[in-house]
Amino acid sequence: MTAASSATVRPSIAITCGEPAGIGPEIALRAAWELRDEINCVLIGDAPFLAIIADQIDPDIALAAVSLLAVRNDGLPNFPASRLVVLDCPLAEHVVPGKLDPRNGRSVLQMLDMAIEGTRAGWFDAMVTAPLQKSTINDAGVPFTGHTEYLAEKTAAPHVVMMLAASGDHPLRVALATIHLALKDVPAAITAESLGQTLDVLQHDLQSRFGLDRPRILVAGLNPHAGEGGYLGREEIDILIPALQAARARGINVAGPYPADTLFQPKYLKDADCVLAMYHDQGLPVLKFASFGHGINITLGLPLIRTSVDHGTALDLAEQGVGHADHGSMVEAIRMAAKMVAHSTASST
Ligand SMILES: NC(=O)c1ccc[n+]([C@@H]2O[C@H](COP(=O)([O-])OP(=O)(O)OC[C@H]3O[C@@H](n4cnc5c(N)ncnc54)[C@H](O)[C@@H]3O)[C@@H](O)[C@H]2O)c1
Ligand SMILES: N[C@H](C(=O)O)[C@H](O)COP(=O)(O)O
Repeated sequence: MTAASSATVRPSIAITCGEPAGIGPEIALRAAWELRDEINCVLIGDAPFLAIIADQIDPDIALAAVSLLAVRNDGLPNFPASRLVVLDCPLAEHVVPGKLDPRNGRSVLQMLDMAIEGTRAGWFDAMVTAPLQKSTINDAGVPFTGHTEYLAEKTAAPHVVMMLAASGDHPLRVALATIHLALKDVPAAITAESLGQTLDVLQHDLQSRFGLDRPRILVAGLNPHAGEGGYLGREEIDILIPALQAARARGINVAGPYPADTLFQPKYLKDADCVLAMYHDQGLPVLKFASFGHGINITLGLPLIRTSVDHGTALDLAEQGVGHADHGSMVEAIRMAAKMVAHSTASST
């Protein structure tokens, strides 16, 4: 039984606070406090540090710290909405806002491990992540490219897809065929097999997590003008078109490949549920231009629900103290996770 289905109560959602020197702790606290009457946000981070930030934001914010051991033994405590639960994940070192310290890098990963454990164990219905600094995790000695890849590895998910979405009733959604990959490695990573898996995951999760009956997916080409008939690259002819034909034969409602530069216009988007871009900086700038500060990053293909913000650690803002960061994307990410919980519960009953 999931946390939310145990009673008609607020869903419980784990929020990892991310890089402590960035804006993650502030936006997590602000969003959790704002949504407290509808969602039980359990913050995962260093409890004494979060208490200091909470006090700077609003002295009325009341926190209740619990240890991982206590939750493992007794489950999540049942506090009223007027108190935010903090699952304590101690940092190794004192935090200076805006200044990265690799000695805290492993604690940031422990936050993720706690959220994964708790979501899989049913303490939480979903997990939402505040931004972390990928370079600091690497500087801490752990090879790391992103939450998406880390979650895939930790949950043994065979194929995951990064999708960013704007908010709203008919939101722009952009998924990626490759994720955090150096541009020079992108063409070789796009194979008929990987594209087929990406389309299968998209179709499956747009149905089961978003309640879309027959999602329509538009696919961007890799090369300028989708290869210009082979004169500007052959990947469309050799890989994309056959992969799309095979996906159609499996019942997926997919069209393309379209030239990426002209695909993002209302004429095409009005009937689409998702655009599949070939690489990170083909798709994400469009989404972030349309909705930066209110977009949501969603990992598809996982055995759990995970959403995140559309921005990074904003060290420049954290350095100035609390009160400069917009927590709108965090609010949307938490709301989206709650909606996905509701859709998933409905589609499994
Ligand atoms: N979900 C995540 O964990 C996530 C997402 C994106 C980037 N990152 C990481 O964040 C680090 C910094 O990345 P970056 O500098 O490219 O991007 P960034 O999003 O941190 O900052 C880009 C610009 O946007 C502004 N900005 C970002 N968030 C804001 C907010 N909530 N309110 C107001 N302004 C905001 C910043 O001040 C900065 O000017 C990198 O290590 C990157 O990998 C993490
Ligand atoms: N690619 C994301 C973005 O630009 O918003 C970001 O790096 C976060 O990725 P993860 O969720 O995998 O950490």
